[in-house]
Amino acid sequence: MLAVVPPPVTVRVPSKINLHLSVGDLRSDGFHDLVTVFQALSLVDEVTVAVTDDPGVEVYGEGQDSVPTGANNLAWRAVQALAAYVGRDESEPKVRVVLRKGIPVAGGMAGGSADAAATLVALSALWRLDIGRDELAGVAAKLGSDVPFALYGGTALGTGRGEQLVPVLSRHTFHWVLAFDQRGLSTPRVYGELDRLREAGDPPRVGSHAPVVEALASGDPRQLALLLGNDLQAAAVSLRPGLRRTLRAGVNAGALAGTVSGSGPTCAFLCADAQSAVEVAAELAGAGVCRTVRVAHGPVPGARVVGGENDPRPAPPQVHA
Ligand SMILES: C[C@@](CO)(OP(=O)(O)O)[C@H](O)COP(=O)(O)OP(=O)(O)OC[C@H]1O[C@@H](n2ccc(N)nc2=O)[C@H](O)[C@@H]1O
Ligand SMILES: Nc1ncnc2c1ncn2[C@@H]1O[C@H](COP(=O)(O)OP(=O)(O)O)[C@@H](O)[C@H]1O
Repeated sequence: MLAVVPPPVTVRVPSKINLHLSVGDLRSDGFHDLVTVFQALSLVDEVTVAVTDDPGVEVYGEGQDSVPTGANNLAWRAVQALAAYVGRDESEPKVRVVLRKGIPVAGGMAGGSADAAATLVALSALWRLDIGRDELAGVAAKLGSDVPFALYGGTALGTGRGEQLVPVLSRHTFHWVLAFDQRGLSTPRVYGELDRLREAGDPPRVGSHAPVVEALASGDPRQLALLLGNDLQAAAVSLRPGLRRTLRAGVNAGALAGTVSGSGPTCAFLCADAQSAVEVAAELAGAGVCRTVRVAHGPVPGARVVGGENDPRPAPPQVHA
């Protein structure tokens, strides 16, 4: 009898920015307690998984040469983690993973985490697993602090390492311009730099997340713009002083406010509306302060099968200025 090979499955997965990121002290396990407000953006990666006799990972698109294709790739780690969780042979799962990247690598926008989350959703469909998103989130959290958020998307409050999530009401759509830097920044290095800055002095800390949550419910970008805050920004700027210029340039170009996204170095600029975002992007692209500029909006849903019942729409446009 012929074995039926299931067709490949493609999942689209959002990037994230941190609208608010409050970093606590270093814990004994090497992580920091966080209070963060994530928003998922329309800048996406796409991940395709297929049954194969030639297992492995292929990477195309943004930063493809700096993404590992071996066992260190977060998508491959997701394949192994899910195989182990459901009791399949994890030594050599017969799966090929193709990543089409739009999210900058080591950019503070959780691209690797997004690929891991997308792989979990895609494999669940490929292997026809009866496994819900909440159960997948348990597997996701072991792969990285930001992986569960990429499963759910939307806007959410993250606590613990960032993996404990509660949805946050966000009215309307917010419009963003993203400035990609020439090179990435290592997340552990940026956390380490913050610890060093805190040992040497007392860098300012962001306040409570509550006003951010209120501004999101109001849907008013001008209110939200006053409240963007990130404790890791000082550390990212300390390691990459040129980011100061980028942040200034975005506001000079007409953005309401700018912030470093997570551990950076990508800078995210909140704009008054979609038209303003296109104008800010065009001006920032000509300012010579970054490698590439993108326009995006949020919130958008988490990892979704392309063409599945939850994906009635085509891919969101990624406007390149
Ligand atoms: C800073 C943030 C903000 O959302 O995002 P990115 O800028 O990386 O996208 C996250 O906290 C990054 O999450 P993620 O990239 O998943 O980190 P993990 O793989 O879990 O951890 C990588 C390393 O970052 C540091 N880390 C991470 C999370 C946390 N709460 N405290 C930490 O100190 C630790 O040094 C850890 O070894
Ligand atoms: N699928 C993947 N996509 C991007 N980076 C990956 C992936 N798998 C492993 N990595 C490694 O993880 C590091 C962090 O990447 P990424 O998740 O893009 O950034 P950040 O943690 O700043 O959001 C990269 O430097 C890269 O070497």
